[in-house]
Amino acid sequence: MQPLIINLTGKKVVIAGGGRIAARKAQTLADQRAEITFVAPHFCEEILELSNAKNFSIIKRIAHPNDFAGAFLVILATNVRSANKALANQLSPNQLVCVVDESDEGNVSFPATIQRGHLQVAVTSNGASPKLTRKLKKELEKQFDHSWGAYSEFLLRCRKKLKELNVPLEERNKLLEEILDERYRLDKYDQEEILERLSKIGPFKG
Ligand SMILES: C[C@@]1(CC(=O)O)C2=NC(=C\c3[nH]c(c(CCC(=O)O)c3CC(=O)O)Cc3[nH]c(c(CC(=O)O)c3CCC(=O)O)/C=C3\N/C(=C\2)[C@@H](CCC(=O)O)[C@]3(C)CC(=O)O)/[C@H]1CCC(=O)O
Ligand SMILES: NC(=O)c1ccc[n+]([C@@H]2O[C@H](COP(=O)([O-])OP(=O)(O)OC[C@H]3O[C@@H](n4cnc5c(N)ncnc54)[C@H](O)[C@@H]3O)[C@@H](O)[C@H]2O)c1
Repeated sequence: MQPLIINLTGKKVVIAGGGRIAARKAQTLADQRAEITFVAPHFCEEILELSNAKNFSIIKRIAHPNDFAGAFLVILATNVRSANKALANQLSPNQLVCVVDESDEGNVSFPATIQRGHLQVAVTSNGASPKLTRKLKKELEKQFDHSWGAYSEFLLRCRKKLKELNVPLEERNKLLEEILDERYRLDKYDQEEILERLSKIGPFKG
């Protein structure tokens, strides 16, 4: 399995199912600003609220293969094993498909993730033990406290500035290496000192 980081902004996502698991996946995708359609005979309160707030579409009946035409990502989250299986079989081989009760029938699955600014850490056991994944996520939440958010912002600013100034590669790499020292994460005055140093460098030609 190959992890990929994927931008779902504005992408069409169709979810079969309207229960707890559909709601959890939708919540993750809503944060990514995907455009979601739900198809199910019954929807839980969380999905109704989310759809209301985000203007998502709701189709109140069992899912048909045609419902997924043109979807970039399909999530099969009904509680009927045979329905998920039959729908998965009829999708295009070029669609991204998550089958929540049998991941081998699809081609993507959701990792547990923590986000600290630009830094994102994702964990998966590829279906071997979602409980282990959750446990590791909790440990990572403690390991990566919120200082990493501002730090990732600082790292991006430095990298952008060095690119803008066209600083020669060797020098650029030296500085990018230097700011990986813990003190730049822990001390904002040390960060400011570096940014000040960068503001004094003139653009390099060539
Ligand atoms: C990480 C997370 C992300 C998310 O869902 O967004 C996620 N599962 C989470 C929680 C969770 N999952 C389960 C429980 C109940 C307790 C238990 O049994 O352990 C809980 C806890 C809860 O629900 O609270 C049971 C479960 N999960 C799957 C099956 C079906 C099967 O066995 O294949 C069954 C058995 C169903 C049954 O028969 O009852 C399948 C999948 N679940 C995945 C992801 C993918 C592989 C992840 C991996 O292995 O790393 C995969 C393959 C497909 C997918 O869904 O993408 C999220 C943590 C969110 C967080 O804490 O941030
Ligand atoms: N991937 C995971 O993380 C994970 C975790 C726990 C459970 N599960 C599995 O996910 C599945 C869904 O769990 P849940 O808790 O959301 O169930 P749920 O009972 O809360 O919801 C099931 C939904 O499926 C809908 N549905 C049933 N048949 C349908 C059809 N033919 N077309 C469209 N919609 C249909 C129902 O109306 C309902 O909205 C279960 O099979 C469960 O074992 C997955």
